[in-house]
Amino acid sequence: MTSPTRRLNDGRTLPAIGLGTYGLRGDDGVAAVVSALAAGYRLVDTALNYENEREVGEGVRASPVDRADVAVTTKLPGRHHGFDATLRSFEESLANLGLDYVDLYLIHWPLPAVDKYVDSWRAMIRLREEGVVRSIGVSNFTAAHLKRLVGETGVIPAVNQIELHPRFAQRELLAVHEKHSIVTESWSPLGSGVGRGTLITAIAETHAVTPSQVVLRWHLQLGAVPIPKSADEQRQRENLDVFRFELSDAEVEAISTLGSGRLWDADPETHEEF
Ligand SMILES: NC(=O)C1=CN([C@@H]2O[C@H](COP(=O)(O)OP(=O)(O)OC[C@H]3O[C@@H](n4cnc5c(N)ncnc54)[C@H](OP(=O)(O)O)[C@@H]3O)[C@@H](O)[C@H]2O)C=CC1
Ligand SMILES: O=C(O)C(=O)[C@@H](O)[C@H](O)C(=O)CO
Repeated sequence: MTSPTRRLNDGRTLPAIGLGTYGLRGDDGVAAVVSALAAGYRLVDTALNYENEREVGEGVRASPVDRADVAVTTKLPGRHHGFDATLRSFEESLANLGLDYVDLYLIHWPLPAVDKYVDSWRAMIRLREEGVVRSIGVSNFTAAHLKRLVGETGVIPAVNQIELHPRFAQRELLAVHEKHSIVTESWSPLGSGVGRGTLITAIAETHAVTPSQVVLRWHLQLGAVPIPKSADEQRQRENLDVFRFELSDAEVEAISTLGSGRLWDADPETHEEF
């Protein structure tokens, strides 16, 4: 099956689930993108810093799926913040991908200490106006960073890609996203094996699905777009097969209150990404 879509605040749409690609490199990386598209994924997430844009672009071009039907996302790295540097970085990403446009371009981290994310955002608005980027968004932005972007440019990001998994449910930020019609994308959606805990295993047994499927279904019912990474064709298919069962409100709530915090302490206020 092909994944359903969510509506963005810029009038475009985004598939409801995507393939994360961090660590997918070389021929195996290309093959993983091709197998995901064959399975029905229509959203692929990369970044200049993953050093696999070439593999992602090659996978998209090698797949029999029409390029126009695939939402390719990439991200601006910290060392390229600033107006002109962002425009140059985008050219580099486009050349790596071997594509003539990108569907979604994100600022990877806000880097508040560098204080150039508003300049980068203005460059991204320019790229969208030029048509080489279809939708623009951010990643790892807090409510305060979002407020500043909108206050200074009047342009609301279509997406904020954030750490979101059962250990870190981010309720306050999700409420801010809802208020501004910003679609939440969830990174590390499987929460590093959190699905193997007792509660989620029990819920999985109730629905005759796997713990990973329960966790991904939880994201969907929160209104978020999870981007699970898998190099394995079978697990890619498993992760996409989450549209034929529904969690109860009580199950969603129980998973949301598991808690315990961030996976690797990457606080957007202080995280220094190069
Ligand atoms: N914006 C940002 O700052 C960040 C963005 N990201 C993005 O989010 C994506 C996803 O996050 P990531 O950190 O990769 O973590 P995920 O939550 O996607 O987990 C990936 C791990 O889970 C395994 N896995 C996948 N599916 C299953 C399954 N059904 N059952 C058991 N194990 C499974 C994978 O192994 P295997 O491959 O062997 O299946 C891999 O080890 C990244 O790839 C990247 O695109 C990630 C971190 C930060
Ligand atoms: O997006 C990812 O997968 C990351 O790990 C990023 O957080 C990024 O590559 C980074 O911050 C490295 O320090």
